[in-house]
Amino acid sequence: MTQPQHGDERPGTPRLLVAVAVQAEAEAVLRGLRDGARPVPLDVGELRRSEHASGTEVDVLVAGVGPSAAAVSVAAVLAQHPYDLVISAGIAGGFVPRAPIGAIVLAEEVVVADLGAQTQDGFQDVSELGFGRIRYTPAPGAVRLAADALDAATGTVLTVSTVTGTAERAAELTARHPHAVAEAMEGYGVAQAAERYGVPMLELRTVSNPVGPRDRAAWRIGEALGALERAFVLLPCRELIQEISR
Ligand SMILES: O=C(O)c1cccc(C(=O)CC[C@H]2O[C@@H](n3cnc4c(=O)[nH]cnc43)[C@H](O)[C@@H]2O)c1
Repeated sequence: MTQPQHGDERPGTPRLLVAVAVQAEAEAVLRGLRDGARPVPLDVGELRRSEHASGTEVDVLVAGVGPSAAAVSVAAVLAQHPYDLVISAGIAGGFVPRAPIGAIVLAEEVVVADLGAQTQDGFQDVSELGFGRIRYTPAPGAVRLAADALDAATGTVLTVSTVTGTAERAAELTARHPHAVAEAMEGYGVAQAAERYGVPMLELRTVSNPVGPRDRAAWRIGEALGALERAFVLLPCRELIQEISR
């Protein structure tokens, strides 16, 4: 698909879109970039434009919570602006022991975990029902490059519309998705939008809480946001875009 040209982008400069759910995550990402983010107005809302130390232009979008908010917000931006890579980023629940609090996680697969039907024989996802797809697979070379640079755990990152709140649900998810390292609420929507516009996508998460019995007071959001900031300091953005464009 031909990339849209907006006119404000610097020709030849690698360009990255980072989609987060909430403002606090955007601030953490921006702290990991160079100072001086400037607003870029959109038809609805705005982007914050900054630069990574590698010389990559980075736009940060607060895309909202959940896969549908993320998909419509990201699609609206991709319709207006050209990018080399989209990253779905933010905090997440981690499957212990693979992804403890503070860990950085890179998705080898982005899988929607609760899109399907509850049947007499248990849950059937839309691919089993024959009318959809549950999985996006980011470029393995780029995942490896980023994971090595960040010392990140890799595996399946689930997209859920309901945060897991019981040990039984956590066990159900790990039985169905044995490579699950984390769950969050936006990756699948970002992946759908990115694929529609022909832009490669990664999902990068930092763990704020274990997936399991609900204990909101135990969420370590500050720790996870600190890890998110560090991840964007260390992320080899330019190399990643080169790897992904090969
Ligand atoms: O209250 C705050 O200060 C605050 C700061 C930053 C982020 C938040 C959120 O609530 C973000 C919601 C966002 O987090 C993801 N998330 C985090 N843990 C889980 C989980 O266990 N299961 C599913 N999603 C999780 C998710 O992507 C939400 O959009 C609050």
